Amino acid sequence: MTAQILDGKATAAAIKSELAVRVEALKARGITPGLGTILVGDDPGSHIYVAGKHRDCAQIGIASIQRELPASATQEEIEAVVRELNDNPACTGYIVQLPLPKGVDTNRVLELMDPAKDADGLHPTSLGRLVLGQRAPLPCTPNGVIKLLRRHDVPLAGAHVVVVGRGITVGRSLPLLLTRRSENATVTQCHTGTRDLPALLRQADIVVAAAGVPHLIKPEDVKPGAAVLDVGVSRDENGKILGDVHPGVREVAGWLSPNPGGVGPMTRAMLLANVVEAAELAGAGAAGAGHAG
Ligand SMILES: Nc1nc2c(c(=O)[nH]1)N[C@@H](CN(C=O)c1ccc(C(=O)N[C@@H](CCC(=O)O)C(=O)O)cc1)CN2
Repeated sequence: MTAQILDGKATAAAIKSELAVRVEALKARGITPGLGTILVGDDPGSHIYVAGKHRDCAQIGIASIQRELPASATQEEIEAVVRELNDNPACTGYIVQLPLPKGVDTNRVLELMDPAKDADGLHPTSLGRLVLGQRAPLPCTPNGVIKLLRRHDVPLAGAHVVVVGRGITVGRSLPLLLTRRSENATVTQCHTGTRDLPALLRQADIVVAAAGVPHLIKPEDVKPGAAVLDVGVSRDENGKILGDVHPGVREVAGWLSPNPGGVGPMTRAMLLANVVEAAELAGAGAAGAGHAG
C-alpha cells in the first residue's frame, strides 16, 4: 500500500482563497482585519514561520503589524509590546511567536494579551473556553490537523486517535478538539513518559506525531491503512526538516501528511481564519450595537 498524501499546501491554498472573499466583504463594510506578530530572538524556524504568516496576510488582503525584539529583550520590554498591540486599533488580532527565549515567563506574556485579540487560541481564556465548549479562537495547528483530515474525508467519528506530544501549541489542546461531539473521536495521549508507545500506536486509526523526535514513528508501529500526520519538526545540520515519521511509513499508512507540506501550511491558514472570524464577529457586534441605538 502507498499512502494517499494529505496535501496541506493545496488544502491551505484553497482555504486562503475562501478567506480572501470574506476579507473583501469585510473591507466593503469598512473593516480591515490586521494581524500583529511579536517575534523575540533569533530562532531561525520562528523567523521563517512569521515571514510566512505575513506573506499569507498580503495574499488575502489582511494588514500586517510586525514587532521584533532581540533575544536580549527583558520581560518588561516584551510586555510593553504586548500592551501596545492590545491598544493598537489597527491590530484586530495578534500572536506571540513561540518559543520565547529562555528566561522569559511565557505564561505571563500570554496572560497579558487582550483575549479579544488572541489570534492563536493560546490565551488562557481561549483555552478555558475550549474546555467549557464555548466559542473561542481555536489553536491553529490542532485546528489545521482536523481540517486537513476533514477535507480528505478521513473518518473521525469513532476513530481511535493516538496523539504523541504534550506541548502547548499541539499536544495539549488537540485531544480537546478531537473529543468534541462534532468530531467524536477517542483519544489516547502519549508523550516521552509513555510505556510501550509502539503497542499503543499499533491500535491507532489515526496517529498525530508532535513529539519533535526525528523518525520516532516507524513503519512497524503503524496499523496498515491508518492515517499518519507528521507534525514534529527537528532540523538536521543543514537546516533541513526532519519529521517525527520515518519515510517507510508511506508504504504502510492509508493517508500520510508530509513534513514539510502537510500540517505547517494548515497552521498558517487557520491563523488567517481566526483573524477573519474575529473581525466578522466584531463587525457583527458593531452592527448590532448600531441597530440597538
Ligand atoms: N504562537 C505560536 N507559536 C508557534 C506555533 C503556533 O501555532 N503559534 N506553532 C509552531 C510554529 N508554527 C506556527 O507558528 C508554524 C510551523 C510550521 C509552518 C510551516 O508553514 N511550515 C512549512 C515549512 C517551513 C520551513 O521550511 O521551515 C511546512 O510545513 O511546509 C508554519 C507555522 C511553533 N510556534
